[in-house]
Amino acid sequence: MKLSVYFVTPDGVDDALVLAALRGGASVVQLRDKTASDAEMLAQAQRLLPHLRAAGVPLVINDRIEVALACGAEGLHIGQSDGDPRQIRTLLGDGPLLGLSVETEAHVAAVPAGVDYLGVGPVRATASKPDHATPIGLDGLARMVAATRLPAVAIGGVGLADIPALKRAGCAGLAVVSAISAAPDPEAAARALAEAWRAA
Ligand SMILES: Cc1ncc(COP(=O)(O)OP(=O)(O)O)c(N)n1
Ligand SMILES: Cc1nc(C(=O)O)sc1CCOP(=O)(O)O
Ligand SMILES: [Mg+2]
Repeated sequence: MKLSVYFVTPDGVDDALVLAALRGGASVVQLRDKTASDAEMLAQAQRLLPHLRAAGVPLVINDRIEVALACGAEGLHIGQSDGDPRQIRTLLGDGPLLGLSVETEAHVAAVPAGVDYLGVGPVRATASKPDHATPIGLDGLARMVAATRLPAVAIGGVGLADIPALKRAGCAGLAVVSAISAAPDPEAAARALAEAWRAA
């Protein structure tokens, strides 16, 4: 999976925003909407999947294994409070990717087999996740990425200007909500991230 520009949707996301990110070159889309019902998220995933598949971009579902299984998503992303990754891997089966959030070096050391990639953060405080953990900064990020063999994406208050530092830290990509969703032109913002990642 190409994790370079990993778009995590904001609450209340509409299809047009995801399609704009896709046109711009997002390499992964995570459907994360804490306000949607399971049925609403499933319907949205089913509408988006043909577009994402045509572009070769995997769809990851945030938190909700039933939705991920029902729509046949390429992946599920869970956090430290979302259950035991080993049990979730068993329920998910071998096919879909499983992403896990890590917020401390102890979390990295405890990642079990069956996890495919890590979301490492928050790098900085962010309004996109009001209940975020203590920010780790770029130094903490680099230490955590160095401590794992799994591909890792940086998340939390990261954007275009961070790309050279994230690459130096060994990240496989950056995961963003607001750098795309709050941009005046989300497609252009996604394109700028994708181009900067390639160039760095
Ligand atoms: C790529 C990526 N990394 C981290 C997170 C955060 O997941 P989690 O800790 O489960 O928090 P919520 O997203 O559920 O609020 C993520 N979603 N994606
Ligand atoms: C969904 C999420 N998870 C985080 C974590 O640290 O685990 S931070 C975050 C939100 C990231 O939004 P933005 O790119 O707007 O800062
Ligand atoms: Mg979660």
